[in-house]
Amino acid sequence: MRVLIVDDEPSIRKITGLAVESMGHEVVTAPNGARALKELETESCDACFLDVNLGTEDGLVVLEKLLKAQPGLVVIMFTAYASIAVAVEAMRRGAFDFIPKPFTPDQIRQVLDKVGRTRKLEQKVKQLESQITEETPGLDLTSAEPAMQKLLQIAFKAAETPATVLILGPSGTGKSVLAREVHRRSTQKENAFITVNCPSLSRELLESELFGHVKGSFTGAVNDTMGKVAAADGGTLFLDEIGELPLEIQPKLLRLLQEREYERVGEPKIRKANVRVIAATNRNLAEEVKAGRFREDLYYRLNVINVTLPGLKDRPGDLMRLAENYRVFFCGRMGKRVAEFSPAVKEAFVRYGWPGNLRELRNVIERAVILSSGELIEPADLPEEFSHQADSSIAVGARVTLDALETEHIRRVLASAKNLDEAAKTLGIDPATLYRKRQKLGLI
Ligand SMILES: Nc1ncnc2c1ncn2[C@@H]1O[C@H](COP(=O)(O)OP(=O)(O)OP(=O)(O)O)[C@@H](O)[C@H]1O
Repeated sequence: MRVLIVDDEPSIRKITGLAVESMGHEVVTAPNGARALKELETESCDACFLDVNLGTEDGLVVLEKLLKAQPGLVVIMFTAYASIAVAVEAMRRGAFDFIPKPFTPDQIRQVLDKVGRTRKLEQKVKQLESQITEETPGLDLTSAEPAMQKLLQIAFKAAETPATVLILGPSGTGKSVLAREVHRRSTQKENAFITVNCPSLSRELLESELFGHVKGSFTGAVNDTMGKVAAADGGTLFLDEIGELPLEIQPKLLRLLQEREYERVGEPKIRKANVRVIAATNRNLAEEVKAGRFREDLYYRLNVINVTLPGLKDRPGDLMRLAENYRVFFCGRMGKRVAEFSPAVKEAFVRYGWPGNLRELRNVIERAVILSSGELIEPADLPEEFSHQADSSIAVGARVTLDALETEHIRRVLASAKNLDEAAKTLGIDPATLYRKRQKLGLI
């Protein structure tokens, strides 16, 4: 940890500094509030020891300034026995703990251990929270396909370095899952893995979500926030759907990648963050650059190591193993005993194009396990797309009616989309229209 010691007495700074350094931490010291703030400006700290009586300055006022400069900073107050009431007040204002003077190195060790434990717990909670929302059945990051094996090897090798990794591939191929695995195999695996979903917010909100903002910087900014870059400091920042990052934010991300610097919205102060960036997209970024929607310099900066996940239809050697894993998982979750896929289902799986890739496979099997009434999963337990798949004659340019083409196109887009809204967006129609068309065309 980087630890800041703020005390007007040189001897206290020295003794505390020696104790903290002997515990393997980095030390910076400051004799007053102004110098302490300067230190935080240069680089953020993990913890700070602050004297309540800083000569002519009030330690409580300095405490507030430090917390404003770095929200969430862990501050431990040094206090004389006589000023315990002040220490209690400091805790009320956001201090983490206090140590009465005179103190022993052991007290410093104990409090720093407590800071370390709290940080670990906070990060663990964050990680677990995002894992729960994913609800992932046993992930299988192996492959029988040589191309996929090679790609996984590259990704896992890159994981051990701080290199930026760009994960490309169609929707549902497992880009987010691979990003998390790269983090899990990295040296910063104990620290946070923070995801930012680039298209989910307006430009203003996305900028604030990434870099944080100060109170009053825009309508609705009622508090100071740190942003996800700060939350990922020391860990990994996963930028999902990077191809949709608005052009206005792109230079700010480039600066973070190149200089490790950023500014919160509404605050012209340079902050530092040491984050490992992983980005993913299902767009062709090189095409986006050509079309002027993505900055070339950012593209090259992100594209240090890139891997392209193949669609499920290009992984025939993995298909049935993945399907089996899902079957076992969903049977367990639903307390059902569905022993196997029937031969006809296996055949249908191999023939099918899987436009929605692993996501679609998961959904198809979850549904089939729910619907199956015997020991086998039968073709009747599969969605309608599977009975239509033989109809490959419906293609653009084929001698078919516009209606047939429309039905087939909507069916395929629905099968590969996460939800109705996403499908409507792809089709360029509003969700209510898609809902009506789906009913009219019997695509439920
Ligand atoms: N290796 C794997 N083993 C089992 N399931 C997986 C694996 N990789 C991904 N999945 C499952 O496939 C689904 C899609 O994965 P993920 O969200 O990572 O894909 P994606 O490529 O990021 O999709 P999108 O581009 O739409 O965001 C999830 O339900 C995930 O649990």
